[in-house]
Amino acid sequence: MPTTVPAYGEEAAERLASMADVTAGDSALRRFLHGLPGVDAVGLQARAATLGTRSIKTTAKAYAIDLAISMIDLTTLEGADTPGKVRSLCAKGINPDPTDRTAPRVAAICVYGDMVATAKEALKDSGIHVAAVATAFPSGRAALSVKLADTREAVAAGADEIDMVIDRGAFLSGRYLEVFEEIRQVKAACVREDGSGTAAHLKVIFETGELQTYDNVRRASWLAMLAGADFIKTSTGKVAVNATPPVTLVLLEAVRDFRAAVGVRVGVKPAGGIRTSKDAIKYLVMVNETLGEEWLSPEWFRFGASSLLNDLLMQRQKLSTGRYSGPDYVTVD
Ligand SMILES: O=C[C@H](O)COP(=O)(O)O
Repeated sequence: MPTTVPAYGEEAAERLASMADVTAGDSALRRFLHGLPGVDAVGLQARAATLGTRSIKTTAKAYAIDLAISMIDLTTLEGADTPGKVRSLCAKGINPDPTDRTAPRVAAICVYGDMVATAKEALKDSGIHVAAVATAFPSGRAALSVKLADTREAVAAGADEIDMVIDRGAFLSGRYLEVFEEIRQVKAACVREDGSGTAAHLKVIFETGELQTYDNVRRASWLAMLAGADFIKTSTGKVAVNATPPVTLVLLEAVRDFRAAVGVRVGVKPAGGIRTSKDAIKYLVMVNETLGEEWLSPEWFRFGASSLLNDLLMQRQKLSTGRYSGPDYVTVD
């Protein structure tokens, strides 16, 4: 794993030595973000494709399947969500395979803010986190005061993690400082007001399918990390193009370079459209090759997914019994 990148050299690394300088004003931030090296799209896609063809041994496959389960943010983000549906999802997250108690638990249950209390109560002391989407998810179109209130309410209800969306309109118009400040303020709103001094972890969603270029995805990654994101996340799952291997690779490389330049470690969450064990394993290979084993844990890598768990459970059972179960083995969400 490379440890001494960034490829953009001494000059950018020096600028990063003082984060305050980089983010002191609109023009400084723009200069920095536009000074990042451009993404070679052909090379990126080739790297992502090559990593996707790596085969892994059966023993490694069993390990990878369990690791992937433990990294899932099991998600329901529908207008029709009910407390009952959220409770069943929590029960599934705690005990994914009722016929096999060795199946690991998921990392988090991801819901809209109004479902946080229900999820919190259902998960009790299972150790599974509650992640709430916030800041006018999925569009991100609301006044900042509304976004901050949305965040504070979810945190007060017990959310362990906040998944915020950036204002893509502001970003695409080049209003980077505005996006930066918004992330900073949402991060401040993640601090619990119970005197504990703790804060919900902040994941920043870019909606990469709307960002038009890989260069923009790289800029958004740096912008969010400079503003204090604990995780950077590809997508909401609500637009036509969600997580893809190349776009996730841009995030992973930005995290690698940010760590090398600034010394701060950030997690990555591809989300939306990841449905098969095969795809999940490709992502894990990519994480291992780009960031190394250190990132192969739910603390640093998550899958945002509503149906991936079912396929992982089917493949897990196939590996241990040699056959697939009937269609009623997994619950249909
Ligand atoms: O963050 C998670 C996504 O909303 C889930 O998307 P999915 O239903 O395509 O798995």
